[in-house]
Amino acid sequence: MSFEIIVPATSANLGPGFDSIGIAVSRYLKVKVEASTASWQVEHQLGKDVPTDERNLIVKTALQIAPAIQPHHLIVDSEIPLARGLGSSSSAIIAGIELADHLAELNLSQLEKLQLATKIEGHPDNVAPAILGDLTVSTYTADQQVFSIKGHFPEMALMAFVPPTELLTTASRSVLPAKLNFSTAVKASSIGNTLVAALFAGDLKQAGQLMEQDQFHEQYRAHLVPHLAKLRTLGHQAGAIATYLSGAGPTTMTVIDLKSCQRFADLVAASGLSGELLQLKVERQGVVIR
Ligand SMILES: Nc1ncnc2c1ncn2[C@@H]1O[C@H](COP(=O)(O)OP(=O)(O)O)[C@@H](O)[C@H]1O
Ligand SMILES: N[C@@H](CCOP(=O)(O)O)C(=O)O
Repeated sequence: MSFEIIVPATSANLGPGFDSIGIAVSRYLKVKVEASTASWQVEHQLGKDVPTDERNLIVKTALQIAPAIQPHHLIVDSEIPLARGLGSSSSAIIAGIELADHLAELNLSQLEKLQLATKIEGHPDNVAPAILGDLTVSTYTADQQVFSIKGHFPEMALMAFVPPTELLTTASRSVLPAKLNFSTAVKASSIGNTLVAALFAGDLKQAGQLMEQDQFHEQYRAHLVPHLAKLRTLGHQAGAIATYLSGAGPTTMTVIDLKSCQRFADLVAASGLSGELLQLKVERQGVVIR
């Protein structure tokens, strides 16, 4: 019996929520699980660098969890651009966990899936909203336990500016400092804490101001994503509540009222920046199986 796994894209950090806050957004990875075969076959349009056999991240993840599952023919249809900061690897990992769960009849709970996914991805900010949907605030403790709380992100448009070039998360993490001094860490975490409080209180005005005051990562990545400062200025001109670096970049996310989207799009078009502007919304639901 064939089935389909549908996983949303995700946008992590929201500024100061580094490795912790994330939202699910309206782009999807769809994996159709067809007949069993002699060896794994993954049909996709993602380019020659993405394997079509058991080395594919979806299959590799599934085999890590359930090594004895029978190979199948998978048809992958992805709307999530690779290595752009919209959580493509997390979506592939979640698809792999669902694949293992169904083929091996593991009956994993959401918390067990989140635990496995975080261990594989290394941080929970993308995998949590990909599983739970909407807004999530999570942490991965030193003893490898995940805690995650789901909230409601306000009904705003999300304008993702996706540059044409890839930026691997590993490359974008390699420019981050190994340590922060105590007073910077205190300031940075107080900004993140207050952002979470503002989001859960539905105070968009304060949330927007705090989203633009990250002190954990954006300044260290600025040279990799020079368009961020420009898009933030254009966002202010269009009346956006905030623009932040989506995940590890290079995509930037502008949180804006629906009625101001066209003005923002016109400003971006006139700016000469090269990239695609996607109008997204928050996806309230996490991964689904059909
Ligand atoms: N659908 C997929 N199937 C297989 N591998 C994938 C898929 N999506 C992403 N990947 C792998 O994840 C890599 C991108 O991961 P990463 O650098 O973390 O960027 P992103 O911000 O998109 O998650 C791709 O280069 C590819 O190796
Ligand atoms: N917190 C991580 C998030 C990476 O997200 P991705 O969508 O770029 O994979 C980071 O900022 O490195």
